[in-house]
Amino acid sequence: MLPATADGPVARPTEAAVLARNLHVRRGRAHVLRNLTFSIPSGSITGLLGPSGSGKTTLMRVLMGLQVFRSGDVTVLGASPGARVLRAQLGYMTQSPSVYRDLTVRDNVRYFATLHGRSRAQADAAVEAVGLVPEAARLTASLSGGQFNRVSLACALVGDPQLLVMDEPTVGLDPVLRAELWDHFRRLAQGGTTLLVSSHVMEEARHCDELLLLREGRLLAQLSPAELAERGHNQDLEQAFLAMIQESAPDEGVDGREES
Ligand SMILES: Nc1ncnc2c1ncn2[C@@H]1O[C@H](COP(=O)(O)OP(=O)(O)OP(=O)(O)O)[C@@H](O)[C@H]1O
Repeated sequence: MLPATADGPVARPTEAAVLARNLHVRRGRAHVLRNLTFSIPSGSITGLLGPSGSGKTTLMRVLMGLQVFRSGDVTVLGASPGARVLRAQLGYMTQSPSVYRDLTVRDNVRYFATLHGRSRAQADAAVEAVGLVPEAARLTASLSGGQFNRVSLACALVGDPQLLVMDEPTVGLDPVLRAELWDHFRRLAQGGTTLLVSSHVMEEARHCDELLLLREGRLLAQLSPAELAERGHNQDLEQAFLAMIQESAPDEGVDGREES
């Protein structure tokens, strides 16, 4: 089945940007990710969805080389997470924006553009993509929370990375801006960028080609939005996800894999 998108079905890309096999992560005494096996197709939008605390940020940190994993194999753009060769190829938008509060919006994005060897014009295009042209000359410290997050997003976009990992990029945004950003993400994917986007808003799943559904550190399923609607017997993806959770055995993923 082809993945459904807002623009209609697209061909499922064959090449994998990320491959994980039996990935297991402990933080302290807790098993935070439990034997995850999945792949993320190149040039696609993959949604990482699950309740708060299900392990989304931890998984993103593994891919970025920021989180040690206990066992398993992970390949990111053909290299090991954290490999030097990946630095220029990855973009990461974290939940806590790491931008300079004492710089203007424009200067923040231009600074990150310089780090990645991009032009001022590309920096200005990133500011425009996140809808911050009216605020471009303002000090970042004076922005609202949602605007602040968008500066961070522009800084992640401006490097034009091959793999863009974003932790809840649309949180706190109004519906119009959210829709514009998803259009932008779609254009990036059409241009060959691979996007991994976390959210706990199931409605956002519709914009993705593939979904990784996490629950309590387990991969409940990897499937398209259409397949989620079918398996959860509901066009409302939130309800479909809930139905899948209820159908799965308590304390065990649908795939039945147990921790090592
Ligand atoms: N430093 C830590 N030490 C021990 N456990 C941790 C640590 N950081 C996170 N955890 C636990 O790991 C689990 C997964 O956390 P993670 O932040 O990856 O979830 P999440 O799905 O991104 O949540 P949210 O949607 O709320 O951001 C949670 O149970 C959390 O309490």
